[in-house]
This record gives sequence, C-alpha cells and structure tokens, in this order.
Amino acid sequence: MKISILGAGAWGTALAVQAAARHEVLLWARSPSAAAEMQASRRNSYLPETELPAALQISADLPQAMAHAAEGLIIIATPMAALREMLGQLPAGSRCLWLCKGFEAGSGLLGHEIARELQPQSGKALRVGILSGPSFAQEVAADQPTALVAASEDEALAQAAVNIFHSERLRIYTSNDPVGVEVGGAVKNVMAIAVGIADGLRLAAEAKGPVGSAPGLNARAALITRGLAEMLRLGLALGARSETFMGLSGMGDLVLTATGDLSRNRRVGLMLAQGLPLAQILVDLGHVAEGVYSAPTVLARARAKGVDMPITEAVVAVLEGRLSPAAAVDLLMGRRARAEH
Ligand SMILES: NC(=O)C1=CN([C@@H]2O[C@H](COP(=O)(O)OP(=O)(O)OC[C@H]3O[C@@H](n4cnc5c(N)ncnc54)[C@H](O)[C@@H]3O)[C@@H](O)[C@H]2O)C=CC1
Ligand SMILES: O=C(CO)COP(=O)(O)O
Repeated sequence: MKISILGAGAWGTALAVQAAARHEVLLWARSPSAAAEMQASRRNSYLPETELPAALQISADLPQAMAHAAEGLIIIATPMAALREMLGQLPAGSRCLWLCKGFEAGSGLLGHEIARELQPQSGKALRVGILSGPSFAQEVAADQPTALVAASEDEALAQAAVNIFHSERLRIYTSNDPVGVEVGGAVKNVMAIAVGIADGLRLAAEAKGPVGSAPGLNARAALITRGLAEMLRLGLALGARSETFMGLSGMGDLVLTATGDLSRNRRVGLMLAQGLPLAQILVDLGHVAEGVYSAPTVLARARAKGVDMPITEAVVAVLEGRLSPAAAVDLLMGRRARAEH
C-alpha cells in the first residue's frame, strides 16, 4: 500500500516509521530545508531518538506526496490549524485519515465538520476518518505496545486502517462514531492542562516543605473523573454516543495525557503552575499543545449547547491570564454541591 503522511512532526514521523516496515511510505514536510536535513541525517529533530528507516521517502513536494498515495491512503499529521488547508488540497476521491486532535480555532469545528464543509464546495467525494487514541509518538516510534481507534462513517475506510496498521505492537480498533472520537481527542487536551496545573501546584508546594492544602493525588483523580464528565456532556450534546467516551479516544487518552509527563498539554499546565508566561511556555515546548488553542472553542461550543464545563472554563481563564492557577483550583473546589451526574 502506498501511504503519504502530510506533516513531519513527532506523531507523523512516528507513524511513518511504524508503517514503513510494511508499506511504501512518503513523509511530507512543509519546509524544504527540514526535509533535506532529514534526508541527510535520517533523523527528525521533532523525534530525535528515532532513526528514520532507509525505505522511508521524504519530500517537501506536496503534489508529489498527493500523487504518491492517489490510490492508497493519505494521512494528515499536521496540527489542527492546518487540517482545513490540507483537506482542501486532496485530490478527488482520496482516502484520508487525520491524526490531529482539537477544534479548529475561529470556526470552532471538529475535523469531520471541516471535511463536510469542504465536500460540497469542491465537489470531491473524499473518504475521510480519524485515527486517535492514547499514543505518545515516542512510544510508537520505539515499537512499544499501543492501541488506537480508527473512526469513520465509512466502515470500509476504518477497516482499511486496520488492514494497513494493525500489528503485534499496534492494535487498531474501529468505530463509527467520529463525533465521539474527535470530541474525546479535543477535550482530553484541555483536561491534561488542568491536571498539569494541579500537579504543578503540588510539586511547588512539596519543594517548599510541608504540603499543606495544595492539590494532591485525590485532586488529580477528581479532575480526571469530572473532566470525563465534561467530555461526555459536550459529546452527547454534539451527537456522539456515550460508550465512545469509555474507550481509547475518551477515557484512554484522557488518562494517558493527564498523567503522562510526555504530554505537551500536561507540561503546559505544569509550567503554568510554576508561574511561567504562556508565550514563553509555548516557545520552550517547541511542539504544538492543541489544548491551548482548543480550550476557548470547547467552551464556546459548550456554551452554545448550554453545556456546563467548569474545568474547561477555569483552564481558559488561566490561559487568558484572568485567573491564577491557585485561584482556579479554589474556584473549582468552591462550587456549590450538586448531584454527580
Ligand atoms: N505527538 C503525539 O504523541 C501525538 C500527537 N497527536 C496530534 O497530532 C497532531 C500533530 O502533532 P505532533 O506531530 O506531535 O506535533 P509537533 O509539534 O511535533 O509537529 C508539528 C508539525 O507540523 C508542522 N506544521 C505546523 N504547521 C503546519 C502547517 N500549517 N502546514 C503543514 N505543516 C505544519 C510543523 O512544521 C511540524 O513538523 C496534533 O494535532 C496532535 O494533537 C496525536 C496523537 C499523538
Ligand atoms: O495525544 C497525545 C497522546 O495520545 C499526545 O498528547 P500531547 O499533545 O499532550 O503530547
């Protein structure tokens, strides 16, 4: 199978390395100098520990990448901000899965909504879906066991993802609930920032001496659980099925991202708790942290549907500098008592 992966960040590169063992894979980087550097060194600075296999083709030529997989599969591995641009350039009839997790800033749309918006304009019958789930790029590149879910209204496309990627190290499940899978991927990033903030406050308190009333492990479990409740509420309001949120793209990815220090979104929260300014955090990170861009749109869509998302609201207030990390925790703890569901 010929596969083109558009976007040579950490995740696109990890999946390219995995797939290159069994398929003819071309990895597209938007920067010609980055592509040339990868070609020469067989390394990518976004995933520095991983050697790029000799069989992996690298190119900065987008038409060439599109043509390579005209009869195969195109994977969009850019940040969410570039998904619309990439979808808009797909040749008619392409089969495409994207890896980005988030709501588009500005429009507030999920990936499948953007794809739907583009279909009638271009007259192209695209076949699209999402590949999501708990998957740190570094672990996938290192061949560590991982499970993902391929979601599409096109059952044959989700099945194609299984045929292409399923292996002893990478299990691919299918889902016909793209709304649920996308809401899970977008909201878990916001919750990872929230948990990072709480954990960061605890670490800062521990460093100073007796912990006092700083958030502890109880607070972490509470944030993850109530974060899942927010994710579920928004998902149901947008038409998702509840069982999707108990799966890999919901609870699975939420637990991974909220607790795993490889998460960039969690690291944003940890650094916010240290009092670092967001602009500096984003520069230091060197990678995309989608939750930063999605949080306001998650909140806007929740408000439009009358869905209560207090953790998301607190994260947005911290990101916008309207609330300190400590005040955000106090605000969440000070909410009136209510039934759990
Ligand atoms: N890194 C991970 O473990 C995982 C990431 N994801 C998702 O995959 C997406 C990509 O993440 P990463 O690869 O980790 O990001 P990254 O920050 O490592 O790399 C981003 C890449 O996208 C490129 N890029 C940025 N803007 C672009 C544009 N307008 N057009 C084309 N390319 C552009 C950058 O040059 C860079 O190569 C995100 O939505 C992320 O949430 C999903 C699962 C796992
Ligand atoms: O989506 C991810 C793991 O499934 C990666 O999370 P971060 O973007 O927070 O690193």
